[in-house]
Amino acid sequence: MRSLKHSQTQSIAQPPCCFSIAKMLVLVFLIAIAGISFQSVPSFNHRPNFFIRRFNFPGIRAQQSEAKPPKRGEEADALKLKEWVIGMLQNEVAASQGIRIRRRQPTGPPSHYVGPFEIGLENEDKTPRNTLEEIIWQKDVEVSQMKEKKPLASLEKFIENAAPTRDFVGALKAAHSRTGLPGLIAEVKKASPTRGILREDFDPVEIARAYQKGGAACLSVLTDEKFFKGSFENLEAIRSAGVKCPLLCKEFVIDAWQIYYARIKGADAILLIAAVLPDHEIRYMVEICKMLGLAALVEVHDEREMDRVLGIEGIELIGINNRNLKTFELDISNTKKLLEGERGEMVRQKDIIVVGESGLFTPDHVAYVQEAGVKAVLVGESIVTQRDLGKGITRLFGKDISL
Ligand SMILES: O=C(O)c1ccccc1NCC(=O)[C@H](O)[C@H](O)COP(=O)(O)O
Repeated sequence: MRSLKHSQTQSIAQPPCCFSIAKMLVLVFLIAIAGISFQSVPSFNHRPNFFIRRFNFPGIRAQQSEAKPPKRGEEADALKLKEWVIGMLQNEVAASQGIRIRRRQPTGPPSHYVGPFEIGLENEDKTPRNTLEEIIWQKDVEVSQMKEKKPLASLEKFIENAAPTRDFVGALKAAHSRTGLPGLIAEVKKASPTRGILREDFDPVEIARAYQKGGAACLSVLTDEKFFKGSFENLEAIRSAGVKCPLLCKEFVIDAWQIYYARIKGADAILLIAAVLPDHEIRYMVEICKMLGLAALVEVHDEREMDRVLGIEGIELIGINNRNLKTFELDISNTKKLLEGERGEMVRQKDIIVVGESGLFTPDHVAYVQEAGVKAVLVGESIVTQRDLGKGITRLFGKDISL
């Protein structure tokens, strides 16, 4: 019995063209027997090993099956198989773009009977590699539950009646011209996985009002509950309270459904993370944002993500995150590094607004990222932890920006 050892690390580094011939042949075989219909299967991203019993294929674990193929649940089995094949293809595409975050936690080994063959999936690496991957796996579970409760079709009537969105990019540009400083996106952030609770007396509406009064151009509202203690209720409450600043829904988007939901809950902009989403999904989601009147803040962490995003048409806002996704260390020189040379030139040519994100605590930090080329900053911890939020903003910029 031989098993196909499919190392995550190796395959992540390989482009799709490096699929071994054996794997490709098996994939073609599986696609044929599963009768793939790409449109009918939801997005699914995991990278299991696989085995086929009663089928001797080089590099694949093969075994004579004693049991008779069950008749019950064949459709469900076929669907799982289709999902897996699609997930594998999606992973290959994502891996070819350097994306290491797997979209979904690998699950148990479903088996599938096709005629005399028993085909099973076998997963090895079920532990998240880092906090972002853990967040994404959790999000995958949450989103599928929410989609079941509120299918996309049921959101459409709310979208038709939703109030118009406010101009997020325009507000940042206006603040920049008014103050000569980067426009502030102030984050309504109760907690984070790295720092725990940041503010005990957390009243999202009061915080939002204080930020607006203190001169924030826009607000960022964390909606993730498990890791950031945020919520869509916070977003909705801030919007309903008459706060004028345009609102960024700070979510971990893995499914277009979340964009529709954010729009209904009062968002004017939404975050798309390039470390999670391959190019085609960013393109698709940016189009959906445009259709819904939302701005898309596309976040990058390194040169590769920056190059990918600069290659996508129609992007108006790029966020450079100074937080290392693996170590969570903050290094504001990341913003400078990603805006040097040709990249900075492209940003200027395309008239993209760059937002410096994370780890900004002092006027020197703000001046440093402004010098690097940002026209906006996204700040959470350094202001949300201050007792007087307005003074916190003044301290961050070294002057009162509300005037
Ligand atoms: O804030 C975190 O610890 C964090 C951990 C894992 C993924 C994302 C995380 N933060 C999201 C953000 O982008 C920040 O909340 C935002 O940039 C503000 O950062 P800061 O000013 O450092 O609070």
